[in-house]
Amino acid sequence: MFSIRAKKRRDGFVLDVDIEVSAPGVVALFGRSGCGKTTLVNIIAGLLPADEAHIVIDGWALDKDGKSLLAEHRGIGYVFQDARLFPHLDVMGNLRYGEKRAKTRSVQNNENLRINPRRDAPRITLDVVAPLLGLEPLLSRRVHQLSGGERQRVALGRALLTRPRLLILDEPLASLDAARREEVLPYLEKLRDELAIPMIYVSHQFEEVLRLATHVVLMDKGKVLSQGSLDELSLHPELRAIVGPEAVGAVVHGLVESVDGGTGLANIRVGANVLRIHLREARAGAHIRAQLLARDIILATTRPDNLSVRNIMTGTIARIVPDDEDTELVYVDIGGASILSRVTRAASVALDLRAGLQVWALVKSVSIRGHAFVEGPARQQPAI
Ligand SMILES: Nc1ncnc2c1ncn2[C@@H]1O[C@H](COP(=O)(O)OP(=O)(O)OP(=O)(O)O)[C@@H](O)[C@H]1O
Repeated sequence: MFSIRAKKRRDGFVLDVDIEVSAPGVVALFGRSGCGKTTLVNIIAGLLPADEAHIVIDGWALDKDGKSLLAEHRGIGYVFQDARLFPHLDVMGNLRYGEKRAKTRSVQNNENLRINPRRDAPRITLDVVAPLLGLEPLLSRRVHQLSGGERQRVALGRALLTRPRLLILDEPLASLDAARREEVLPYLEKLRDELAIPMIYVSHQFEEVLRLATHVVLMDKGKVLSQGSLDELSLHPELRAIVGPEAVGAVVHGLVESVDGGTGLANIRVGANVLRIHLREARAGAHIRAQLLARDIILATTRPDNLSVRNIMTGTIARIVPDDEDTELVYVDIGGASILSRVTRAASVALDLRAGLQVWALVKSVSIRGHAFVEGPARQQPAI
């Protein structure tokens, strides 16, 4: 899908990255403040010259004969923290600006831009983008009459209408409060699931990465620490130092097998086990992603009975690593997926936990609520 090699020296800071992403979707650039995320996306967008760079998006190189393309010829849409809308135009005017840019570029490049890797993805026009982002009621509003979340949705729409090969979102929710972030996130999920435009999403909020990413690039001090699927990266030992011990937990993917009409619990196959979760939007056949926080997973060495907990998974301990002074992180293979449990060292010794031991991993449905999300077109319209 795309490959990015870039080097840049800025005062005491050195960016040196090599990123390869072969599948379409959302690539999250994740890392602490100051690790170089914005420097990197500015280089990709052509807003900052690199010392060395070779970037290829969907077979299209952003340099030719040793010269890098100007930002306006790159076919990259950019959404910043602040929406940067044109205040003298209404919402429709801002969106039309995006459309005009797409046409100019198409003529300049003398080509009919092919942007959607998925055959069934719709052509990006105002008629598609306005309902997708819930912009129809806002079209005649002026910029000062919009909330922060609405502004970001308009900025997204404008960027999409330039029909980019790649959409860069640099902390697009950072200036919003929690309620507004919740309002915009479902729209970003819809973009990922319905338009299939490659996106680079910069964030230092793991919750956003959990909701949106298909591929994660973990950055530290200008370097790529690790890159891979969200599931793989959720198990990375370095993540703890970035997200904090309470947010450590494996991300798993699952398939909704059925929803119990009586209890409202969805039965979700994850590896060799079935999780039961209350998930309002779940329909049979839908795919979900969920984070199982390490602090919420209880381990037992015999099959427990007569418990209120709805989820009892069987698995085998893969390895145990020290966590903090008194705790350990236990990696459990549950057949096709891995989960993490944080246990006290005292419990680990008492239960004689060790690699290869069969265990039962318990988690309450209510602990997963709020950490599980439906993926794909099966999701309902966001409620606004
Ligand atoms: N204009 C500049 N001149 C010199 N150094 C800069 C400049 N802008 C940023 N830097 C430095 O480059 C490094 C990377 O900054 P960058 O903004 O890319 O990080 P970031 O991961 O995006 O951080 P944040 O999440 O806070 O936005 C930092 O050490 C920063 O101080």
